[in-house]
Amino acid sequence: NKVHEATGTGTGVLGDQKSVNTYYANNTYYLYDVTKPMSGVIATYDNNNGGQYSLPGYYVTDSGNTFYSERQKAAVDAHYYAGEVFDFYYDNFGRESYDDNGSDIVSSVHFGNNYNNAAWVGNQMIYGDGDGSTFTYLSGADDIVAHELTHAVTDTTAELVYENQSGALNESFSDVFGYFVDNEDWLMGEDVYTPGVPGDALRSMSNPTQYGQPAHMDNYQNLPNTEQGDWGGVHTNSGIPNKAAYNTINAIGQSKAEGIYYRALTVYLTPSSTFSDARQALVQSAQDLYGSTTANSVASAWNSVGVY
Ligand SMILES: O=C(NO)[C@]12CC[C@H](CC1)C2
Ligand SMILES: [Zn+2]
Repeated sequence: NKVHEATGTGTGVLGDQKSVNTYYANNTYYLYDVTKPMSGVIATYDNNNGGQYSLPGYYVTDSGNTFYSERQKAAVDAHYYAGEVFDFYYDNFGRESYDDNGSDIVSSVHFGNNYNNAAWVGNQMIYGDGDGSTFTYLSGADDIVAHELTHAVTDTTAELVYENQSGALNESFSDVFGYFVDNEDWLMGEDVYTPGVPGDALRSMSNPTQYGQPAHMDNYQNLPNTEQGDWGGVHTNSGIPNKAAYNTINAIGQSKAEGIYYRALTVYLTPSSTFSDARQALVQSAQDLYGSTTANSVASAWNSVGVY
């Protein structure tokens, strides 16, 4: 692969310039990264505004190794931020890709039409373009990319069932690792959310109620476990564990918090874990790694949101 490795340059969704790891073959360059310490690759595709049946789509290529076009922006960021999230998990925990088995990290941008969403679909990530009002290209936010790739980590570790409390934990762990990767604020999705409205976000971990999420167990929303009910409100009730995470990180610092969240996710949590189980898993992880003072801080962080 060495002979094929190249470094290209591209423009991201927000108009920022960045280097991208590319692959040279047949007189063209691909958004295809073979540089990471894993057996797999990071490959980014253009789904050509198709749906799930046309995945992954087409390789993103450029004959000059310069990815400056409007259509290439979403791919540049999906590719670059996927590499950033790989690095986060590898450098901090020695995890080789989302499954710790070196699987390819595949992303498809331009999924669907004006699709205001992004997802991990079991074997790859997909990113919509947004409708230009609610969202712009969703891969333009590194916290969203980290959020989606963390769904893949969760699916290969705790396998938290995507409904009710375990589903809200699934969502929260994705937001928490999104914070760890993009820790400049406590907001989620702000870089691509309502491009015409400055300063707002999809969610806030420090103040969940600002965007309609509960921040305490007293306000847990018992929504129906249906698609319309967002599977028991997984994107609503995640505000409670998100607030506990905000409390925890402020109490013990980001570095220790990274250690306990990763240990809880990979060692203690199970598919049906509840909020109380998560509190116990994080307290135990804190005890294991850093001792009782840290463990007590974590317990208090969860007590403050009404979870014991
Ligand atoms: O939380 C989510 N998915 O589970 C997202 C985050 C950005 C897109 C909109 C909502 C996907
Ligand atoms: Zn999610």
